[in-house]
Amino acid sequence: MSAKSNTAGLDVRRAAAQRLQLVLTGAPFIPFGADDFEDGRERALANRLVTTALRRHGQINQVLVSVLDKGMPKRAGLFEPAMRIGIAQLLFMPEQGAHAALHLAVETIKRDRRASRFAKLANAALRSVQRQADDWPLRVQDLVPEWMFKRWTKQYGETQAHKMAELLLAQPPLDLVFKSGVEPQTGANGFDGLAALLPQSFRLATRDASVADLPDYADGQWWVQDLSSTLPARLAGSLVGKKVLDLCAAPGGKTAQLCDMGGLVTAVEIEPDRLSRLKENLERLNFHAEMLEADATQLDGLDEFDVVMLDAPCSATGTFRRHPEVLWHRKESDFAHRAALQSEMLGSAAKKVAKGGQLIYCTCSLEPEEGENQIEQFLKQHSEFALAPIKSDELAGWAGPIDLNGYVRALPCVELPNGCTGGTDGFFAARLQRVA
Ligand SMILES: C[S@@+](CC[C@H](N)C(=O)[O-])C[C@H]1O[C@@H](n2cnc3c(N)ncnc32)[C@H](O)[C@@H]1O
Repeated sequence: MSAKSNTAGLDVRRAAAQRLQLVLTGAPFIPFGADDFEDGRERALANRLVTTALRRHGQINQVLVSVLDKGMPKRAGLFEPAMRIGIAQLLFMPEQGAHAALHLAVETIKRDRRASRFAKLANAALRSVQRQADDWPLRVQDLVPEWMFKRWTKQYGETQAHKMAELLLAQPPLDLVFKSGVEPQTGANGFDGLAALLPQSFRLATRDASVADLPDYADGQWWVQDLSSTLPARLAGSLVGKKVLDLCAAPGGKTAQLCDMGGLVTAVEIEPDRLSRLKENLERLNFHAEMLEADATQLDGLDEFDVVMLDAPCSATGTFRRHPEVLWHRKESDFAHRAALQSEMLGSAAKKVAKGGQLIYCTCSLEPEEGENQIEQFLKQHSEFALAPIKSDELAGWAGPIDLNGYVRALPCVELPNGCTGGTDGFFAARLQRVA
């Protein structure tokens, strides 16, 4: 970090407050890397401070309301993020020590030009939090915005809504997909604590090492992909020798699966930077696909395909375990807007499916507007397509994420194969067949 301060731990708190500030203004959280902190322990602490503040964002809101009588001061620079980091430590990271948490939060505020005039207020408010540290009524439903918790309850029932919110309390595990025919190495130089989820999908018990330091990374034997995100490609069946169109492809988890399954893949992505990442990822894995920088709503020049996969851009509310900020960045009115684009993309994708071929539509969203409603509307307008319901034997007998209509509706709290814990991303997928 630039301009090191001489107070132990202050640089880490200031950097964490600055990063959290960006997230509070609408940016996604980008974890600190080696460029930010050379020291691995400092880096890990800075990331933990921000992620704890984000996971507990809703509960911290309640605490802030209670200790700031006049509300959050306006135009106060790092005041709000430093307070959030301070409260996160006082209530949820007690091992950091209450005195240090309080002192470093107030110091961060004192050293920020806009925030400094509120240092006394911060001190008094944080002391109040500390005094009542064991008495805050921390409710699980407060982890999620009220409107969203109501939505989850309406859609999936209160028990499921609670279970989903609870997943915010822990760091999500890391899932890996191994190339077909590759057995993960365990033992001295291999993986430690790898649990089997579904064929080729495994869950790492701990994620202390960075991804690139895990065994066989450079050899391209596996890639990172959350379990539920692997489900859509599994629905395509055998792809050997088949032409596959992968729309909205970067960073390429599904592209990798489709290549691994033997498909002749054309991958389409609109964002040049993301397309470059897709290329790098496939190169590391030694997979080959034709890659096009193009808009999935403008596919006129392309032929028809046996399988078209549309992993449409969406609200990503299903990824809240890994990206808690999505819960706070979304508004209920966002869903209709995104649904209109998804519907346009579905129409465009449908034109590229050969007769008898499959269209697989998926989103990492928990919202019916981006899932079930989308498919119902599509089928009303496209009599040349029929729903091809998904069966549990296609997912190695795992029935948990399949609903009564034959859609994949994976809830983050779904019971996982082999008793694994840690949840999964929320995902929706439907398989449609072109029948005329
Ligand atoms: C949900 S992500 C896809 C994840 C990817 N399929 C995977 O498995 O790794 C959605 C992607 O769609 C891309 N995208 C958004 N609008 C697009 C469009 N009109 N045409 C093509 N790609 C688009 C985004 O840049 C983003 O990379």
